Amino acid sequence: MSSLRLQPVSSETTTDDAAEPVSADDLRFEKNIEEILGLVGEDTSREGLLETPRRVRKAWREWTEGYAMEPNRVLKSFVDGASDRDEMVLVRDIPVYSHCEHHLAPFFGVAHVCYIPTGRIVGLSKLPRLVDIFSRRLQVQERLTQQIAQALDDCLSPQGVGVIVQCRHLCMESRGIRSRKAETTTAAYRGLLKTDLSMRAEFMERTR
Ligand SMILES: Nc1nc2c(ncn2[C@@H]2O[C@H](COP(=O)(O)OP(=O)(O)OP(=O)(O)O)[C@@H](O)[C@H]2O)c(=O)[nH]1
Ligand SMILES: [Zn+2]
Repeated sequence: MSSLRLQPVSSETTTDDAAEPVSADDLRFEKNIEEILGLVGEDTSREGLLETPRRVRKAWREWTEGYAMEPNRVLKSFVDGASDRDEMVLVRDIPVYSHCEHHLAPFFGVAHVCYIPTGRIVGLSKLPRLVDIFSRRLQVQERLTQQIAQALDDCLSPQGVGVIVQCRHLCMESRGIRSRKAETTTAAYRGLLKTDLSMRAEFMERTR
């Protein structure tokens, strides 16, 4: 398989020391990490680095597991007659951990996600799950923000959706421009949150 994306464990697997199934792609991934370690000037036989390719492979599996997740399988909605008013449901300060697609550097912060139901609501935990699905991929913050809003709009057909994401990008802080602690804010709106400025103001007020 030539795709660089870590594949789910395939049938052609062997087993490593920790009795964990390891596919041919896993081994290829680890070999590449070992090569990078050598290229940055490290001694790859150094004891502290022996397990590093395996650890990095497992870490990247977690950091990219969003590719295998479907928003509409997570966002199971249910009818709630009382939720038909113009009441905003808001979950704020949802942790975001993602990686920028330009440098593979972490960016992290919070997301505030709100929607105005049209009779159907979702379990509150599904909103952080939705954020996770799109964060655990290679991203730019703008697309992450839009994808969260669009998925909520598609799955729930609510009266409105608002998403604000605030993140620090390590590619901007630890290298390049070295802009320490610069924070980037992005927003995406659908329905009433786009057209009704008082509704949007309420959302922004409640995320402050
Ligand atoms: N719009 C956007 N840009 C991002 C994001 N994450 C990283 N970047 C930017 O991606 C850009 C890549 O620019 P390039 O000029 O191709 O790469 P570079 O030479 O490494 O850029 P510098 O970081 O300026 O050194 C940089 O300006 C980063 O700040 C993001 O989420 N959204
Ligand atoms: Zn970057």
